[in-house]
Amino acid sequence: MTTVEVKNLRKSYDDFLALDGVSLTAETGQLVTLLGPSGCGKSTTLRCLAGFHEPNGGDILVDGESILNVPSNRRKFGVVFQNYALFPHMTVAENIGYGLRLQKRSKGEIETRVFDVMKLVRLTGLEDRLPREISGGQQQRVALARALVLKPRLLLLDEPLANLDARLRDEVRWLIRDLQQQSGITAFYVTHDQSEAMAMSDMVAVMKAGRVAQFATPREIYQKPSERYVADFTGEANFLTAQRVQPVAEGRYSVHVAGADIEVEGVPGLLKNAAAELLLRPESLTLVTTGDTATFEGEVIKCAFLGASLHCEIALPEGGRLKLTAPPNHEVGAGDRVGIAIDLSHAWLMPEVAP
Ligand SMILES: Nc1ncnc2c1ncn2[C@@H]1O[C@H](COP(=O)(O)OP(=O)(O)OP(=O)(O)O)[C@@H](O)[C@H]1O
Repeated sequence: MTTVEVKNLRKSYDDFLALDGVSLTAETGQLVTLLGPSGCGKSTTLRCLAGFHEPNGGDILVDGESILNVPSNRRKFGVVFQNYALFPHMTVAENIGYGLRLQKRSKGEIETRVFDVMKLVRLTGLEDRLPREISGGQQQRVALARALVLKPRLLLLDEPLANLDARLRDEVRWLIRDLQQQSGITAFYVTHDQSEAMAMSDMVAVMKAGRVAQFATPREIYQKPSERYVADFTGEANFLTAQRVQPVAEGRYSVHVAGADIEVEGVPGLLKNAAAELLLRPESLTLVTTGDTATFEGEVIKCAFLGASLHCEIALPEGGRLKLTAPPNHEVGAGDRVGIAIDLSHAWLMPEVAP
Protein backbone atom coordinates (compact mmCIF):
# COMPACT_ATOMS: atom_id res chain seq x y z
CA MET A 1 0.00 0.00 0.00
CA THR A 2 1.61 3.25 -1.07
CA THR A 3 -0.27 6.41 -1.91
CA VAL A 4 1.59 9.56 -2.83
CA GLU A 5 0.40 13.13 -2.71
CA VAL A 6 2.53 15.88 -4.23
CA LYS A 7 1.21 19.21 -3.01
CA ASN A 8 2.06 22.55 -4.57
CA LEU A 9 5.73 21.63 -5.00
CA ARG A 10 8.10 24.50 -5.76
CA LYS A 11 11.76 24.27 -6.65
CA SER A 12 14.23 26.93 -7.77
CA TYR A 13 17.73 26.50 -9.13
CA ASP A 14 19.33 29.80 -8.06
CA ASP A 15 16.84 32.34 -9.41
CA PHE A 16 15.26 29.99 -11.98
CA LEU A 17 11.87 28.60 -10.95
CA ALA A 18 11.85 25.00 -12.25
CA LEU A 19 8.71 23.89 -10.37
CA ASP A 20 5.96 26.44 -9.89
CA GLY A 21 3.39 24.61 -7.77
CA VAL A 22 3.20 21.00 -8.96
CA SER A 23 0.32 19.00 -7.51
CA LEU A 24 -0.62 15.41 -8.31
CA THR A 25 -1.44 12.13 -6.64
CA ALA A 26 -0.77 8.43 -7.11
CA GLU A 27 -3.11 5.84 -5.64
CA THR A 28 -1.80 2.46 -4.56
CA GLY A 29 -0.65 0.41 -7.54
CA GLN A 30 -1.00 3.19 -10.08
CA LEU A 31 1.59 4.13 -12.65
CA VAL A 32 1.60 7.91 -12.99
CA THR A 33 3.47 9.45 -15.91
CA LEU A 34 4.99 12.90 -15.99
CA LEU A 35 4.80 13.90 -19.65
CA GLY A 36 6.09 17.06 -21.29
CA PRO A 37 8.77 18.66 -23.46
CA SER A 38 12.38 19.05 -22.43
CA GLY A 39 12.88 21.44 -19.52
CA CYS A 40 9.29 21.45 -18.20
CA GLY A 41 10.30 20.05 -14.80
CA LYS A 42 9.63 16.30 -15.05
CA SER A 43 13.01 15.16 -13.76
CA THR A 44 13.07 17.83 -11.09
CA THR A 45 9.74 16.54 -9.76
CA LEU A 46 11.07 12.98 -9.75
CA ARG A 47 14.30 14.07 -8.04
CA CYS A 48 12.32 15.80 -5.31
CA LEU A 49 10.37 12.55 -4.83
CA ALA A 50 13.61 10.55 -4.68
CA GLY A 51 15.09 13.00 -2.17
CA PHE A 52 17.96 14.06 -4.43
CA HIS A 53 16.66 17.65 -4.45
CA GLU A 54 15.11 19.60 -1.62
CA PRO A 55 12.05 21.57 -2.73
CA ASN A 56 11.66 25.22 -1.71
CA GLY A 57 7.99 24.86 -0.94
CA GLY A 58 5.04 22.48 -0.89
CA ASP A 59 5.02 18.96 0.46
CA ILE A 60 5.21 15.28 -0.52
CA LEU A 61 3.05 12.92 1.51
CA VAL A 62 3.51 9.15 1.34
CA ASP A 63 0.66 7.27 2.98
CA GLY A 64 -0.36 10.55 4.54
CA GLU A 65 3.01 11.45 6.06
CA SER A 66 5.45 14.06 4.84
CA ILE A 67 8.74 12.59 3.65
CA LEU A 68 10.58 15.86 3.15
CA ASN A 69 12.68 15.32 6.25
CA VAL A 70 13.43 11.68 5.43
CA PRO A 71 16.85 11.33 3.76
CA SER A 72 16.93 9.82 0.31
CA ASN A 73 18.45 6.48 1.39
CA ARG A 74 15.78 5.98 4.08
CA ARG A 75 12.78 6.54 1.79
CA LYS A 76 12.89 2.96 0.49
CA PHE A 77 12.18 4.01 -3.10
CA GLY A 78 13.58 2.21 -6.15
CA VAL A 79 15.07 4.54 -8.76
CA VAL A 80 15.85 3.70 -12.40
CA PHE A 81 17.43 6.26 -14.73
CA GLN A 82 18.07 6.31 -18.46
CA ASN A 83 21.80 5.77 -17.97
CA TYR A 84 21.66 2.59 -16.01
CA ALA A 85 24.74 3.45 -13.90
CA LEU A 86 25.71 -0.17 -13.33
CA PHE A 87 29.05 -0.91 -11.64
CA PRO A 88 31.25 -1.92 -14.61
CA HIS A 89 33.55 -4.23 -12.63
CA MET A 90 30.73 -6.21 -10.97
CA THR A 91 28.85 -9.09 -12.58
CA VAL A 92 25.13 -8.85 -13.29
CA ALA A 93 24.31 -10.82 -10.13
CA GLU A 94 26.66 -8.69 -8.01
CA ASN A 95 25.12 -5.50 -9.39
CA ILE A 96 21.63 -6.70 -8.54
CA GLY A 97 22.62 -7.91 -5.07
CA TYR A 98 24.59 -4.75 -4.20
CA GLY A 99 21.84 -3.08 -2.16
CA LEU A 100 21.13 -6.29 -0.26
CA ARG A 101 24.82 -6.60 0.65
CA LEU A 102 24.74 -3.01 1.96
CA GLN A 103 21.78 -4.09 4.11
CA LYS A 104 24.00 -6.93 5.42
CA ARG A 105 21.57 -9.66 4.37
CA SER A 106 22.76 -13.27 4.61
CA LYS A 107 24.48 -14.85 1.62
CA GLY A 108 21.62 -17.34 1.23
CA GLU A 109 18.92 -14.65 1.24
CA ILE A 110 20.83 -12.53 -1.27
CA GLU A 111 21.24 -15.51 -3.60
CA THR A 112 17.55 -16.42 -3.44
CA ARG A 113 16.30 -12.88 -3.92
CA VAL A 114 18.70 -12.15 -6.79
CA PHE A 115 17.75 -15.44 -8.46
CA ASP A 116 14.01 -14.68 -8.12
CA VAL A 117 14.21 -11.14 -9.46
CA MET A 118 16.44 -12.21 -12.36
CA LYS A 119 13.79 -14.71 -13.35
CA LEU A 120 11.16 -11.98 -13.11
CA VAL A 121 13.01 -9.64 -15.50
CA ARG A 122 14.05 -12.55 -17.73
CA LEU A 123 17.80 -12.37 -17.15
CA THR A 124 18.37 -15.93 -15.93
CA GLY A 125 21.62 -17.32 -17.31
CA LEU A 126 23.43 -13.95 -17.43
CA GLU A 127 24.45 -13.92 -13.73
CA ASP A 128 28.21 -13.99 -14.33
CA ARG A 129 28.44 -11.54 -17.23
CA LEU A 130 29.84 -8.05 -16.83
CA PRO A 131 27.62 -5.10 -17.89
CA ARG A 132 29.71 -4.54 -21.03
CA GLU A 133 29.03 -8.15 -22.05
CA ILE A 134 25.25 -7.70 -22.28
CA SER A 135 22.98 -5.60 -24.53
CA GLY A 136 21.49 -2.19 -23.71
CA GLY A 137 18.05 -3.70 -23.11
CA GLN A 138 19.56 -6.29 -20.79
CA GLN A 139 21.49 -3.60 -18.94
CA GLN A 140 18.29 -1.67 -18.39
CA ARG A 141 16.64 -4.84 -17.05
CA VAL A 142 19.57 -5.23 -14.61
CA ALA A 143 18.93 -1.66 -13.43
CA LEU A 144 15.26 -2.51 -13.00
CA ALA A 145 16.07 -5.74 -11.14
CA ARG A 146 18.50 -3.88 -8.89
CA ALA A 147 15.67 -1.54 -7.87
CA LEU A 148 13.01 -4.25 -7.53
CA VAL A 149 15.12 -6.65 -5.46
CA LEU A 150 14.95 -4.21 -2.55
CA LYS A 151 11.13 -4.39 -2.56
CA PRO A 152 10.74 -0.61 -2.72
CA ARG A 153 7.63 1.21 -1.50
CA LEU A 154 7.65 3.28 -4.65
CA LEU A 155 9.31 2.93 -8.05
CA LEU A 156 10.69 6.05 -9.76
CA LEU A 157 11.61 5.72 -13.43
CA ASP A 158 13.25 8.58 -15.35
CA GLU A 159 13.15 7.97 -19.13
CA PRO A 160 14.28 4.36 -18.61
CA LEU A 161 13.87 3.54 -22.31
CA ALA A 162 15.60 6.60 -23.75
CA ASN A 163 18.83 4.82 -24.69
CA LEU A 164 17.16 1.80 -26.32
CA ASP A 165 16.27 1.32 -29.97
CA ALA A 166 12.61 1.17 -31.01
CA ARG A 167 12.21 -2.62 -30.80
CA LEU A 168 13.86 -2.92 -27.40
CA ARG A 169 11.92 0.07 -26.16
CA ASP A 170 8.70 -1.74 -26.87
CA GLU A 171 9.87 -4.93 -25.18
CA VAL A 172 11.20 -3.26 -22.01
CA ARG A 173 8.17 -0.95 -21.84
CA TRP A 174 5.77 -3.91 -21.59
CA LEU A 175 8.04 -5.69 -19.16
CA ILE A 176 8.04 -2.66 -16.85
CA ARG A 177 4.26 -2.31 -17.06
CA ASP A 178 3.73 -6.06 -16.47
CA LEU A 179 6.04 -6.14 -13.47
CA GLN A 180 4.56 -2.98 -12.04
CA GLN A 181 1.02 -4.34 -12.36
CA GLN A 182 1.87 -7.82 -11.09
CA SER A 183 3.65 -6.50 -8.03
CA GLY A 184 1.06 -3.76 -7.46
CA ILE A 185 3.85 -1.28 -6.81
CA THR A 186 3.04 2.42 -7.12
CA ALA A 187 5.25 4.08 -9.73
CA PHE A 188 6.14 7.44 -11.25
CA TYR A 189 7.42 7.42 -14.81
CA VAL A 190 9.05 10.32 -16.66
CA THR A 191 8.89 10.53 -20.45
CA HIS A 192 8.57 13.05 -23.27
CA ASP A 193 7.09 10.34 -25.52
CA GLN A 194 3.33 10.76 -25.79
CA SER A 195 2.59 7.25 -27.04
CA GLU A 196 4.66 5.71 -24.26
CA ALA A 197 2.72 7.75 -21.71
CA MET A 198 -0.65 6.82 -23.20
CA ALA A 199 0.15 3.11 -23.45
CA MET A 200 1.57 2.61 -19.98
CA SER A 201 -0.13 4.91 -17.54
CA ASP A 202 -3.08 4.87 -15.24
CA MET A 203 -2.78 8.65 -14.91
CA VAL A 204 -0.84 11.24 -16.90
CA ALA A 205 0.36 14.64 -15.70
CA VAL A 206 1.04 16.82 -18.74
CA MET A 207 3.61 19.36 -17.58
CA LYS A 208 4.16 22.85 -18.94
CA ALA A 209 6.88 25.21 -17.69
CA GLY A 210 7.03 23.91 -14.13
CA ARG A 211 3.31 23.33 -13.70
CA VAL A 212 0.82 20.55 -14.35
CA ALA A 213 -1.36 21.63 -17.29
CA GLN A 214 -3.67 18.61 -16.87
CA PHE A 215 -3.73 15.55 -14.65
CA ALA A 216 -6.11 12.84 -15.87
CA THR A 217 -6.39 9.39 -17.45
CA PRO A 218 -4.75 8.86 -20.88
CA ARG A 219 -8.19 8.74 -22.50
CA GLU A 220 -9.28 12.02 -20.94
CA ILE A 221 -6.00 13.73 -21.77
CA TYR A 222 -6.43 12.73 -25.42
CA GLN A 223 -10.18 13.22 -25.85
CA LYS A 224 -10.88 16.03 -23.39
CA PRO A 225 -7.74 18.16 -23.11
CA SER A 226 -7.96 21.22 -20.89
CA GLU A 227 -6.13 23.41 -23.41
CA ARG A 228 -4.51 23.45 -26.84
CA TYR A 229 -1.04 22.75 -25.41
CA VAL A 230 -2.27 19.42 -24.01
CA ALA A 231 -4.15 18.53 -27.21
CA ASP A 232 -1.08 19.27 -29.32
CA PHE A 233 1.27 17.32 -27.12
CA THR A 234 -0.86 14.17 -27.03
CA GLY A 235 -1.39 13.54 -30.75
CA GLU A 236 -2.43 14.82 -34.17
CA ALA A 237 -4.98 17.58 -33.81
CA ASN A 238 -7.06 19.97 -35.91
CA PHE A 239 -8.25 23.24 -34.36
CA LEU A 240 -11.03 25.38 -35.81
CA THR A 241 -12.11 28.77 -34.49
CA ALA A 242 -15.54 28.50 -32.87
CA GLN A 243 -17.93 31.46 -32.94
CA ARG A 244 -21.23 32.20 -31.19
CA VAL A 245 -20.45 29.93 -28.26
CA GLN A 246 -23.65 29.31 -26.34
CA PRO A 247 -23.79 27.03 -23.28
CA VAL A 248 -26.77 24.65 -23.54
CA ALA A 249 -26.02 22.40 -20.54
CA GLU A 250 -23.11 21.75 -18.17
CA GLY A 251 -20.07 21.18 -20.45
CA ARG A 252 -22.20 21.31 -23.61
CA TYR A 253 -22.32 24.12 -26.16
CA SER A 254 -23.83 25.15 -29.46
CA VAL A 255 -21.26 26.80 -31.73
CA HIS A 256 -20.80 28.11 -35.25
CA VAL A 257 -17.75 26.51 -36.87
CA ALA A 258 -16.62 26.75 -40.51
CA GLY A 259 -20.10 27.63 -41.78
CA ALA A 260 -21.96 25.00 -39.74
CA ASP A 261 -23.99 25.21 -36.53
CA ILE A 262 -23.25 22.25 -34.29
CA GLU A 263 -23.62 21.12 -30.69
CA VAL A 264 -20.57 19.71 -28.93
CA GLU A 265 -19.10 18.89 -25.53
CA GLY A 266 -16.26 20.96 -24.14
CA VAL A 267 -14.30 22.25 -21.17
CA PRO A 268 -16.92 23.13 -18.51
CA GLY A 269 -17.47 26.74 -17.54
CA LEU A 270 -17.05 28.48 -20.92
CA LEU A 271 -19.17 31.62 -21.07
CA LYS A 272 -21.50 32.82 -23.83
CA ASN A 273 -19.48 34.16 -26.80
CA ALA A 274 -16.20 33.00 -25.19
CA ALA A 275 -13.16 32.90 -27.48
CA ALA A 276 -12.93 29.18 -28.15
CA GLU A 277 -11.69 26.62 -30.62
CA LEU A 278 -12.90 23.20 -31.59
CA LEU A 279 -10.56 20.21 -31.39
CA LEU A 280 -11.11 17.56 -34.05
CA ARG A 281 -8.78 14.55 -33.98
CA PRO A 282 -8.14 13.24 -37.54
CA GLU A 283 -9.77 9.88 -36.79
CA SER A 284 -13.10 11.53 -35.95
CA LEU A 285 -13.35 12.89 -39.51
CA THR A 286 -14.63 10.93 -42.50
CA LEU A 287 -14.49 11.89 -46.16
CA VAL A 288 -17.97 11.73 -47.78
CA THR A 289 -19.54 12.68 -51.11
CA THR A 290 -20.66 16.32 -51.12
CA GLY A 291 -24.31 16.70 -50.21
CA ASP A 292 -24.29 13.39 -48.34
CA THR A 293 -24.14 13.66 -44.57
CA ALA A 294 -21.47 16.31 -44.82
CA THR A 295 -21.12 18.55 -41.77
CA PHE A 296 -18.50 20.63 -43.57
CA GLU A 297 -17.66 21.10 -47.20
CA GLY A 298 -14.20 21.98 -48.41
CA GLU A 299 -11.57 21.73 -51.09
CA VAL A 300 -8.76 19.22 -51.10
CA ILE A 301 -5.40 21.02 -50.90
CA LYS A 302 -3.23 17.96 -51.02
CA CYS A 303 -3.62 14.25 -50.68
CA ALA A 304 -0.84 11.73 -50.13
CA PHE A 305 -1.31 8.02 -50.89
CA LEU A 306 0.47 6.01 -48.17
CA GLY A 307 -0.60 2.52 -49.22
CA ALA A 308 -2.77 1.62 -46.24
CA SER A 309 -4.35 5.07 -46.10
CA LEU A 310 -4.70 8.49 -47.68
CA HIS A 311 -3.58 11.58 -45.81
CA CYS A 312 -5.54 14.62 -46.96
CA GLU A 313 -5.51 18.29 -46.11
CA ILE A 314 -8.72 20.18 -46.77
CA ALA A 315 -9.40 23.93 -46.82
CA LEU A 316 -12.72 25.06 -45.38
CA PRO A 317 -14.79 27.96 -46.84
CA GLU A 318 -14.63 30.25 -43.77
CA GLY A 319 -10.90 29.67 -43.32
CA GLY A 320 -9.24 26.89 -41.38
CA ARG A 321 -7.82 23.58 -42.55
CA LEU A 322 -8.43 19.99 -41.60
CA LYS A 323 -6.07 17.04 -41.78
CA LEU A 324 -7.65 13.64 -41.98
CA THR A 325 -6.92 10.04 -42.84
CA ALA A 326 -9.13 8.25 -45.36
CA PRO A 327 -9.26 4.65 -46.63
CA PRO A 328 -6.96 4.16 -49.66
CA ASN A 329 -9.82 3.36 -52.05
CA HIS A 330 -10.99 7.01 -52.03
CA GLU A 331 -10.09 8.57 -55.37
CA VAL A 332 -9.59 12.20 -54.41
CA GLY A 333 -6.96 14.70 -55.36
CA ALA A 334 -6.04 18.36 -55.08
CA GLY A 335 -8.83 20.70 -56.20
CA ASP A 336 -11.71 18.25 -55.56
CA ARG A 337 -14.66 19.46 -53.51
CA VAL A 338 -15.47 17.03 -50.72
CA GLY A 339 -17.74 16.66 -47.73
CA ILE A 340 -16.46 15.88 -44.26
CA ALA A 341 -18.60 14.09 -41.72
CA ILE A 342 -17.64 14.63 -38.11
CA ASP A 343 -18.15 12.27 -35.26
CA LEU A 344 -19.50 15.03 -33.03
CA SER A 345 -19.27 12.84 -29.93
CA HIS A 346 -15.50 13.14 -30.33
CA ALA A 347 -15.30 16.86 -31.02
CA TRP A 348 -14.17 18.97 -28.05
CA LEU A 349 -14.49 22.69 -27.40
CA MET A 350 -11.65 24.43 -25.56
CA PRO A 351 -10.91 27.99 -24.50
CA GLU A 352 -8.68 29.79 -27.00
CA VAL A 353 -6.42 31.05 -24.24
CA ALA A 354 -5.17 28.61 -21.61
CA PRO A 355 -6.83 29.01 -18.20
N1 LIG B 1 20.95 21.44 -11.41
C1 LIG B 1 20.35 22.41 -12.10
N2 LIG B 1 20.78 23.69 -12.04
C2 LIG B 1 20.16 24.68 -12.73
N3 LIG B 1 19.07 24.48 -13.51
C3 LIG B 1 18.59 23.23 -13.61
C4 LIG B 1 19.21 22.13 -12.92
N4 LIG B 1 18.50 21.01 -13.22
C5 LIG B 1 17.51 21.40 -14.06
N5 LIG B 1 17.56 22.72 -14.30
C6 LIG B 1 16.62 23.50 -15.14
O1 LIG B 1 15.31 23.32 -14.64
C7 LIG B 1 14.37 23.14 -15.68
C8 LIG B 1 13.66 21.82 -15.49
O2 LIG B 1 14.59 20.76 -15.67
P1 LIG B 1 14.17 19.22 -15.65
O3 LIG B 1 15.41 18.43 -15.77
O4 LIG B 1 13.30 18.97 -14.48
O5 LIG B 1 13.31 19.15 -16.97
P2 LIG B 1 12.76 17.87 -17.73
O6 LIG B 1 11.33 18.18 -18.02
O7 LIG B 1 13.04 16.64 -16.98
O8 LIG B 1 13.60 17.94 -19.05
P3 LIG B 1 14.33 16.75 -19.89
O9 LIG B 1 13.24 16.00 -20.59
O10 LIG B 1 15.18 17.53 -20.85
O11 LIG B 1 15.11 15.95 -18.92
C9 LIG B 1 15.17 23.22 -16.98
O12 LIG B 1 15.03 24.50 -17.50
C10 LIG B 1 16.60 22.95 -16.55
O13 LIG B 1 17.51 23.64 -17.39
